[in-house]
Amino acid sequence: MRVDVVSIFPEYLAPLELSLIGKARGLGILELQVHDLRTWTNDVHRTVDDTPYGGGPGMVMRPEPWGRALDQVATPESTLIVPTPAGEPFTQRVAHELADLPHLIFAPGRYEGIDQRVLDHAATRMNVREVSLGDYVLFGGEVAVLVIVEAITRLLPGVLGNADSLVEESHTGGLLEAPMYTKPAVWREQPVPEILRSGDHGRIARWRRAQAVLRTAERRPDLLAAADLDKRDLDVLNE
Ligand SMILES: Oc1ccccc1-c1ccno1
Repeated sequence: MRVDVVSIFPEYLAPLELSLIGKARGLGILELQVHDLRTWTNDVHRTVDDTPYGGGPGMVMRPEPWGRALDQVATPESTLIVPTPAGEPFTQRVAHELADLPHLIFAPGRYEGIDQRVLDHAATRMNVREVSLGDYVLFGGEVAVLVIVEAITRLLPGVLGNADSLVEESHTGGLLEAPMYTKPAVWREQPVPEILRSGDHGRIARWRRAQAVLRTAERRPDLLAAADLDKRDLDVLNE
């Protein structure tokens, strides 16, 4: 997968050189380049924003630099990802969808956002997806890019050493993951649930599934409707 990020704060994306994302880049699983939007300005002040038509507070990112940036970076197989509070919810399902694509271009906006014509023009030549991390407002989209790139990269084949890690995690199968424990067996007078030390893998799997169902029902009942619950799950909920 190739990823390009265009930002007025390219240094914000430095963490993409670290940890597993850095490993994925080193292994050639992920090709990633960060660009400074001001590269595509053509005035002495390297202007990227201006006041909004129609009035209102703040500034809007001008279309010209973005247009020239996308002209250079985009290919026919590109998908433009625009983090925005007004976007579709970014979920694990969306992460899987994006992880299957060949080329992502991220356009993290600042100020009051990017001139809408940038997105509308891009949509005439590539897929455009506006995505939101949640119902809150950030200073800009760079933090969202870090989150989205990490969520996608860990899904790429070869990045996680143990593919099983992808099986039991939260939101796999639509449920939150069960509580996890490690040594010591007792910590501050709190024992690890006995079943997890029984060695009975069938019982352990059933216990974890039950815990996932109960935790999801308690914290995210909205997920239950789409979860693939079986009779045993329903019995757990009705206990
Ligand atoms: O609040 C934002 C500002 C700029 C770009 C994205 C966001 C955002 C907020 C929630 N998800 O994305």
